[in-house]
Amino acid sequence: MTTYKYIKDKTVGIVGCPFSGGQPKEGVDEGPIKMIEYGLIDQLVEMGWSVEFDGHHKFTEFRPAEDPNIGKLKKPRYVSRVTKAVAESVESHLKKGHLALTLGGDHSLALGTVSGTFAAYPDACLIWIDAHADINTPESTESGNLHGCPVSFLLAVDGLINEEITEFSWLKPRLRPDRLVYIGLRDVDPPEKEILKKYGIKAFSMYHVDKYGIGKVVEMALDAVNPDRDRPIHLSFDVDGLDPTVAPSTGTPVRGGLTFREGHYICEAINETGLLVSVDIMEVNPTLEDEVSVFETVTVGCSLASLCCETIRCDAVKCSFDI
Ligand SMILES: NC(=[NH2+])NCCC[C@H](N)C(=O)O
Repeated sequence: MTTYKYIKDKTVGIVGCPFSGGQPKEGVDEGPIKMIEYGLIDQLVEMGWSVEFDGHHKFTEFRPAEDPNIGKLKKPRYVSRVTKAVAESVESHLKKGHLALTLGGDHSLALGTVSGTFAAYPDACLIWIDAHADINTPESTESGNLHGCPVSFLLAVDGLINEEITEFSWLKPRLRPDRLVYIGLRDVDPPEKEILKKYGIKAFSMYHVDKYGIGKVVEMALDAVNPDRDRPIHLSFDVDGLDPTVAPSTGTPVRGGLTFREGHYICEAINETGLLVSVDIMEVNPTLEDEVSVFETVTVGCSLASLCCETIRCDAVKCSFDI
C-alpha cells in the first residue's frame, strides 16, 4: 500500500476534458467520455479511492466566433481559454489535497494541467511519457498544432510568452528545464532536438528503454528531476507513448513504443513513490479505428490511470512470497 505524502483522504478529482482543438482530428474529445463510460470511476472506488467528478467540462462555451491563426498557431484563442479553465480545475483539486486525474483530449491540455499543478505545488517536477517531445515553439512548429507545443510554453522557451502571443498571458511559465524528464521519445522534430539540447533537458528515448530496461529508466528519470524523492510529481501520459499495437486509436501513432507492461510499470513505479499529485491520460481517440482497437485503447487509458492509483503488482508479488 502506498503512503501518499501530498494526497489527503485518498480522494481523486477527475477533470474530464473533451477537447480536440489542439490538433486537427476530431474524436479525441470523446476519449474522456468513453473512459468514464468504461467504468474508470468504479475501478478507482474498488481500489479504495473516493472520487470527485462533477461531469465533463463543457468547452464549447469557450469557442470564439473567430479564431484566426497567430503566426502558424492554429486555434490559439480556443486552446488558451480551455486550458486556462483546466488549470483552474486542477489547481482547485490539488489545493483540496486531491490527486488530480485529467482525462483528455489532446495534449495541448497539458498547458492547463501542468500550469494548475505548478500553481499549487511550485516545487513539483514533470514526467512526460510520449512518442513526441511536444516542445515546438510558435516559430519551429510545422503543423501549427498546439498539441505539439505545450512544453515550450510551460518552460517559456526563448522567452516565449511575449507581446505577440498575449492570448496566453495568463500562463505563468513555472516549469524549469531541470524539473522535466521524458520517457518514450521516438519522433522528435529537428528543432525540438535543438531545444532539448540547448536547455539540457533529460530525455529517455525508446533506445534507452531497450538499453537499460524500464525499471532503470524510471529510476534514472526520478534521479534527474527528484533526486531526494521529496518533490510532488506530475505525470503526463500521452497514450501514443505506448506502441500502436497496445494503443492503436490515437491521432499520431509511432511504431516502436512502450509495451503494455512498460507503460503500466511507469505508473506503478511513480505511484509507489507516494509523491504523485497530478496525472494526465491524453490522446485517446475512440473514433479512429475498428471496435476492437478502440476498446483496447480506451481500456488501456483506464488501466494506466488505475495503476497510477495503486501498485497492484507489488502487493501480488509480496503476497506470493508470504505464502
Ligand atoms: N501530442 C501529440 N500527439 N503531439 C504530436 C506532435 C507532432 C509534431 N511534432 C507536431 O508538432 O505537430
